[in-house]
Amino acid sequence: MKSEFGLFGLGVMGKSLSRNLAQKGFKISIFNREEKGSEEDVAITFKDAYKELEQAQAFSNIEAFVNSLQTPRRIMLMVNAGKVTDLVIEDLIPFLSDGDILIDGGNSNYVETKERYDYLKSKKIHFIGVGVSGGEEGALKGPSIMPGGNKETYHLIKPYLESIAAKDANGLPCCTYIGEEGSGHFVKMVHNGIEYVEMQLLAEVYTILKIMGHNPDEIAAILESWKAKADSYLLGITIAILRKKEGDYWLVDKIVDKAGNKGTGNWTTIATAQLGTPSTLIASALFARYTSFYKEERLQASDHFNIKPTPLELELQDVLKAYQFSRIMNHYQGLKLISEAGKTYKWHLNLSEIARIWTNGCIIKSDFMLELVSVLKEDDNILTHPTIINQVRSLKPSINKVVSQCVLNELAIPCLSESVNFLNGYATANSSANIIQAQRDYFGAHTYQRTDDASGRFHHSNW
Ligand SMILES: O=C(O)[C@H](O)[C@@H](O)[C@H](O)[C@H](O)COP(=O)(O)O
Repeated sequence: MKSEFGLFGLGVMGKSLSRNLAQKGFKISIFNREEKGSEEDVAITFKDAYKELEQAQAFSNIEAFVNSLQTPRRIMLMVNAGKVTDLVIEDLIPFLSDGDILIDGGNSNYVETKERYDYLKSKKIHFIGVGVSGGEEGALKGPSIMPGGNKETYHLIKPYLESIAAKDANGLPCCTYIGEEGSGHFVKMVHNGIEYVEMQLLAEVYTILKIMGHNPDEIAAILESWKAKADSYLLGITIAILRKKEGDYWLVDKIVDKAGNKGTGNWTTIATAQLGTPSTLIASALFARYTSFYKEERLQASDHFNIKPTPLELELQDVLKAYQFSRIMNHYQGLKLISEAGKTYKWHLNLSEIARIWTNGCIIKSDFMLELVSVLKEDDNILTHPTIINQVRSLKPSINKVVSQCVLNELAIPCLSESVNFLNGYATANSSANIIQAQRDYFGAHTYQRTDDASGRFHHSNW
């Protein structure tokens, strides 16, 4: 019997999604290339390792894999983003028929997704770019899924994606049609941008609590006590990470402080600059990773500039409130970027629905996200919502205290400090941008608008 769904690429996510699909009772075919120099057939070995894959068909030959599928074929690619995705598509095309559907579930760049969509359309092949979040465990037990592309095509794959997806508090799938073109991958990219900041904020909190004299176990206990006010998946894993020991040592103290990245934070920063939206926290989190990579230079600079952070006098409550404040600014900036992209690319995005599918299965799932689902029903801009405004007002004194104390004690807290800088600027009615306009007009005759000219006409002065 022909399979109804094909999974191409049995890496970490591909394996978990295959098992998830099979556990939901779907008849699937799985494919993986043979590894050079290895006799082992990866797909067959994997199939034989799991009971739920008994009915699955396993292949290392592309033609046989494609022919094992019902038409129109539904093939989900779980391969590395970029060139590999294009090479795989070229390998598949000769065996595909008009109306077949290729689904890219990798962390692909949304611009490339649009290009692949148009290219395959010219070959009568449908293409859907799907953001999948949740890591290895999420993909197996239920990820958050962000599909973008043609809506009619989405309906041909909806039953598969919605049944493997995580379920929200009302039992609804954390999978929803995002919009046209690369909108699904764009929303996943920004999900990762928000993820970068959430991770950086927890790293900065760890730094502060460490300088306050707490060891990893004590920091874990403090974060545990924050669950009542600020629970999230990332808070939970950070607690587990801090408690992980190797013999008498905490594993975290053995990990080299050089943060890697695979590109989505970089793309988000490029997109936010191109779309003219100030996602300053995402940029700060990305650049904090880049700075961490200069380990040798940092060791030198620490001597040259004698940056020796000193113990901090802070209330734990203030550190918690500072963390909560920055998380609000992080989510505001990420959602603002998505809202602006939706307008610019005419994707008609539903931000409340996007927050809903981020309430479970994904890396940034949190209690705050649950709150945002209803807040975003009223306005795309969460900083205009009375509940959020009151929260920000009550948390602000703490972030002011924490950031100023940290700066005075020479602690690097790029995201905590940027979050208060951002709101101070965002909430300043009369900013200093008039100076920028004057300087631009002085050296480049770039003109400026005047407060005493309601027409909004641009003026130039002979300085
Ligand atoms: O939502 C997810 O499941 C993760 O975000 C996933 O996509 C992946 O782990 C990131 O791409 C890691 O990104 P970096 O390697 O850039 O940290």
